[in-house]
This record gives sequence, structure tokens and C-alpha cells, in this order.
Amino acid sequence: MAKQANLYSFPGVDKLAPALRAYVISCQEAGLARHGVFKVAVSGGSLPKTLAQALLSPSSGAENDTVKWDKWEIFFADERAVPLDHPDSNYALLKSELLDKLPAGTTQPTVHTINTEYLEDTQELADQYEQTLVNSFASRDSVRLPIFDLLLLGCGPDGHTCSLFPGHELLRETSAWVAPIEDSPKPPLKRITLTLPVVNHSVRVAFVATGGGKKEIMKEIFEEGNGLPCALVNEGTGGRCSWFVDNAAVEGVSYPRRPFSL
Ligand SMILES: O=C1O[C@H](COP(=O)(O)O)[C@@H](O)[C@H](O)[C@H]1O
Repeated sequence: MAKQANLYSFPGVDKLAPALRAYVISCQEAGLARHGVFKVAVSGGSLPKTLAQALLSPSSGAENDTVKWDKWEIFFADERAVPLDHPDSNYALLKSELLDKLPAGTTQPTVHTINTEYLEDTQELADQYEQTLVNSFASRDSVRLPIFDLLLLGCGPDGHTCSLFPGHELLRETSAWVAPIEDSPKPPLKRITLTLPVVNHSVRVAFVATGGGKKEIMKEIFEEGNGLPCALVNEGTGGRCSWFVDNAAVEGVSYPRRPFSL
């Protein structure tokens, strides 16, 4: 039988963060072994804060507990069509929560932001970001899809992830790597997003979802699926997908939890 998504549940974020750290570092090491860099895409929303808690904690000194920032290439799983210093920008959020807090003297990771010259034309904004992926991964002639070492995703209270929203036509996109959306149900309206085939092609996918406000949608995702974007990622990635959640987010959800291990 095909493997299912792993659900790791913790009493709180303080216990979740060290496990997420270990998981991200293991993906980093696998990426470095594969191609000498770590290609990761991150989301906005609540993710950067939890990620910062996981990654900014001091190394235990144990082997394989080092975040090798100089080897990271950071992309955005989705981004809003706003300037990079706008309060809605996922880049601005990651910067304030994580990048600005890296210890002094740390070599900053490479961060692939959107090209803000194209904010008025979301198709061009998406095409330009797709070109950024092509430059880093490979030309579209040579690979069908880019392969990220890791995608770090959030889960909205409606079951959206990246800027892939329930019932939206973008869920049927089969060709583009990056697509525009101009009618996002959650503001701001205009965004770009990695498409579902790219998400499902990643080596590993990790969702982070915390708080009781997520429990109804988590029940629907894990018990029914209902074509929700997060459920489509679970189905498309199976055992390559791991959820890091707190107990409050999965209260009453019938789905086997696994003890966390790498
Ligand atoms: O709009 C967005 O929302 C999702 C989920 O956010 P959360 O606050 O519920 O974690 C986020 O993953 C995405 O990147 C963002 O653009």
C-alpha cells in the first residue's frame, strides 16, 4: 500500500520546534549530498515565526545540528504582488522573523525574491519568477519540473496552501511552474504561487500548522480530503510529506500520529 503523509503532533510549539529543526537539517544534508546546495521554498503566514523558533536556537553541538545558511537557496512557495517592504510581503515577513535575526557574522543565505518591476502585471511577475527557478534548477527543455529539496508550507483555515485555494481553477494547472492569481479569497488579491505539480514533485514537503483554530480544517483534510489543496498535496506526496502540528490543531482528528523520528 502507498505510504501516507506523516502526522507528528506535539504538546506545544516549544516541543515541535526542535523536531522541525532536526527534520529541516536532515533535508539540508540530503540536499547538500545531492547537489552541494539546499534549495528550499518557504511560505508566509504563521510559518516564519515557528521556523525561526526552530532554526535560531543554538546548535547543540551534536553532529548534524548545524544550519549551514551559506549553502541555502531560499525561494518563496507563494508571494504577494506588493513591494518587498510591504506588510503583506512574505519576503518582508521572513526577513523580520528570521533573516534579520541570524547571529552576527553569519553568511546570509541566497534569497530569491520576486522582481518588483512587474507588480502591475501578475502574469509577467509569475513568468519572471519561473525564470528565476529555471536559472537555478534547469531549463524547461531539460526538466519537466524543478525539484526542491524541501517545501515548508502552511495550511490556511480554509485548507489552502501556497496561494492554491479550494475550488480554484489554479488547482488544475498542469504546465506552469509558477502561476499568477488575481482573485485570492484572502487579501491581497494579487499573488503568485508555485503550482501543484511543482509542490508535489518536491523531494520533501513539510506542513506546519498550530492552534485550535485549525482543528476543523485538519479534520476535513485528514478524514475526508474533499479536494482541499492541502489534501491534494498529501495525496500527491504520500510518505514524502510530513505535518508538524500541535495537539490543539489535531484535537478530534482520526488519523494515526507517528512518534517523530528521522
Ligand atoms: O496567505 C497565506 O496563507 C497561508 C497560510 O497562512 P497561516 O497564517 O494560516 O499559516 C500561507 O502558508 C501562505 O504562504 C500565505 O501567503
